[in-house]
Amino acid sequence: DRGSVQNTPKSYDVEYLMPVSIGTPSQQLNLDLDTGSSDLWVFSTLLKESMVNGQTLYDPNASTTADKMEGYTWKITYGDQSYSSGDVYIDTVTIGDLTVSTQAVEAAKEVSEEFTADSDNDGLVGLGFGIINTAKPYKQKTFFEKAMPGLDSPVFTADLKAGAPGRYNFGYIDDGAYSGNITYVPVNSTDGFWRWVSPGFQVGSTGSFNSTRIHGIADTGTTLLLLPDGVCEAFYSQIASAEYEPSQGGYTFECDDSTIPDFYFGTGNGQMIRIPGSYLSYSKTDTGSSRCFGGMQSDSGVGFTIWGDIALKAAFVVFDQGNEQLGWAEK
Ligand SMILES: O=C(CCCl)NNC1=[NH+]CCN1
Repeated sequence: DRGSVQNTPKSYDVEYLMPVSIGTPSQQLNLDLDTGSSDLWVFSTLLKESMVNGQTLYDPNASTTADKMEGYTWKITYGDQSYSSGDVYIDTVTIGDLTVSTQAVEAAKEVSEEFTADSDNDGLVGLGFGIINTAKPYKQKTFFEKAMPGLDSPVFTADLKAGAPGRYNFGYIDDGAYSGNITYVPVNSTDGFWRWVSPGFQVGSTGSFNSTRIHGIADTGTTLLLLPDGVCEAFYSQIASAEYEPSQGGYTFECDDSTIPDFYFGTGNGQMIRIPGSYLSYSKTDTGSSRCFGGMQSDSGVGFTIWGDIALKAAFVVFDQGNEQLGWAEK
């Protein structure tokens, strides 16, 4: 079996949403596929009105296939301190023509203000490893873990694009979606993330390759590229107007600064992925400001390196859960 679904970026590529059908008759919600967490949770009719702001709500009572898991609850807090919590139902979930008939659907009873404010986002599909699912008394499998046994190949792929729709594929690799070869690197799933080691980085096409290993996670649910301080310093030292602005919470530079270099990260056996300098200017710091917030920021706040959407959209990425490895290709 296999599946394929389009993902659509929100403004500034802050997140990527995909249509998901839940229940019978099907209820379609727009969800954020998040490889940095492992709960599938949705805005629901169990929420207080004050926490809802335009989102589509899953109504388990309107689904003939919904079964409440009595006594089960869930509560999750993300790296950016946003959070949500609620009850657990079992229902049928379809993503891109791929159906899991008994998926744990976590219906929100409470969400933090970040989620309330994001009216386009109806919830998350966590595709990290099930070991960090937050359901109690027993943790639940992710959508991919439930689907995996029936798939042609135990992989899903992420093709995120800058300012344009891309695709998530399940169970197969679309050889037309990338160029050159896919370089595979081992994944350590002990802490539930897609954690891998980059052999190093290079700033600019003429820079030297810096063989300092970078341990981090591939996370579709994080917008920016969060790297060790030393790497950030090496990058921003090449941008004339760059400075670290604590008041803005990170590195900024003049938006019209033409010296923003490309950033290359190593994946293995000599391959590098090139992130165009244009991806590394994120957004104006304030309306009317001449300064822009950098797409690369320090990982010191979150405690480990996160290869977020800014890095992932420069590549075709294979999340190979069957072999616990990540595949990286240019495109
Ligand atoms: O929480 C994280 C970071 C994992 Cl260390 N990523 N996923 C996510 N989902 C919503 C905001 N961020």
